[in-house]
Amino acid sequence: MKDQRRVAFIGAGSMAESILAGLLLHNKVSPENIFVTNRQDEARLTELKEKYGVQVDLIKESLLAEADIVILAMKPKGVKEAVESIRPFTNEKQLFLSVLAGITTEYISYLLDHNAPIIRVMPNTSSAVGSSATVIAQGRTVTEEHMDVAQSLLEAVGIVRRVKEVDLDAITAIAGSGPAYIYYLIEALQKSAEELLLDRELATDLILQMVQGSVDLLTKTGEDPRALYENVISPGGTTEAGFKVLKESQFQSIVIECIKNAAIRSSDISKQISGVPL
Ligand SMILES: NC(=O)C1=CN([C@@H]2O[C@H](COP(=O)(O)OP(=O)(O)OC[C@H]3O[C@@H](n4cnc5c(N)ncnc54)[C@H](OP(=O)(O)O)[C@@H]3O)[C@@H](O)[C@H]2O)C=CC1
Ligand SMILES: O=C(O)[C@@H]1CCC=N1
Repeated sequence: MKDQRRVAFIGAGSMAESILAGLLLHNKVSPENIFVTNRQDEARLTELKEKYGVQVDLIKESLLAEADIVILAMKPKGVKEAVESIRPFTNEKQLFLSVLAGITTEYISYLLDHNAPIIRVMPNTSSAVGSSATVIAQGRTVTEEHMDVAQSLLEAVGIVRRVKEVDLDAITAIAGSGPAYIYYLIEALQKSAEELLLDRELATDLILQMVQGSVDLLTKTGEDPRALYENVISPGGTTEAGFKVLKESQFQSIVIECIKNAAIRSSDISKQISGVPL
């Protein structure tokens, strides 16, 4: 069902675009009920207006006056300046969603200086095609009804799970940053195909279907990844030869380190910017 609430995006970057594109693609919110602002980049606002028919304005007052739901989508380091610039035009009836990595709901409450409900959200860029793996975590004054509103809205851009805010650093590392690591792996597969002199287009078709098919098999069988990779490895065969290299270079330990480092960064952002770790 279409949501009649008016949604204001504070920040007009890649994450704001991914979410608004998903909301429009799934007909969840009408373009006339989506408002977008940023700090200064008018050309970017015009681009979004032309591409999606959404309402844009550099002036925060009128934009905020219209909004039922406010989505904070600037970089974490810009949160203080951004919230201070909108604070006079906000009120406790508005529902705030923050997609900012590492920024706690407590800190946003402190910046707003009132008790509006704030839900911390961690989506990913697959929102643009309705395939995000999104989590939502309840801030201090958030009710079940607010969570239902957020869940229903965000389900237009993918699956939504409710979590505790304390788990956000880890989830950000896996589900928020994760797509970048998967694309990096896919790029490595493309480079291998190139070195083996395969046609790039053919290789890309096969790689994407291989990745998609692997996910499908995991999902449809409910099997453990280990059982499925063991099915692929024939003794003395090709996969085993490839696996030897992955094991020798401790591929899994590297991935675990990568995710832990991203999670540490999320927690460091909390400490550096808000000085209030959760
Ligand atoms: N990219 C991703 O995959 C994901 C990102 N996130 C989170 O989403 C947030 C945005 O990331 P992303 O979209 O990649 O960043 P971008 O740099 O692409 O966009 C940031 C936007 O914020 C705007 N902005 C900066 N300062 C202000 C301000 N004071 N008032 C209003 N708007 C402002 C910028 O406008 P201007 O250009 O005019 O300065 C720009 O439009 C981050 O906090 C990130 O942690 C969460 C999940 C995934
Ligand atoms: O890199 C970042 O900080 C953001 C948060 C998750 C994905 N991108």
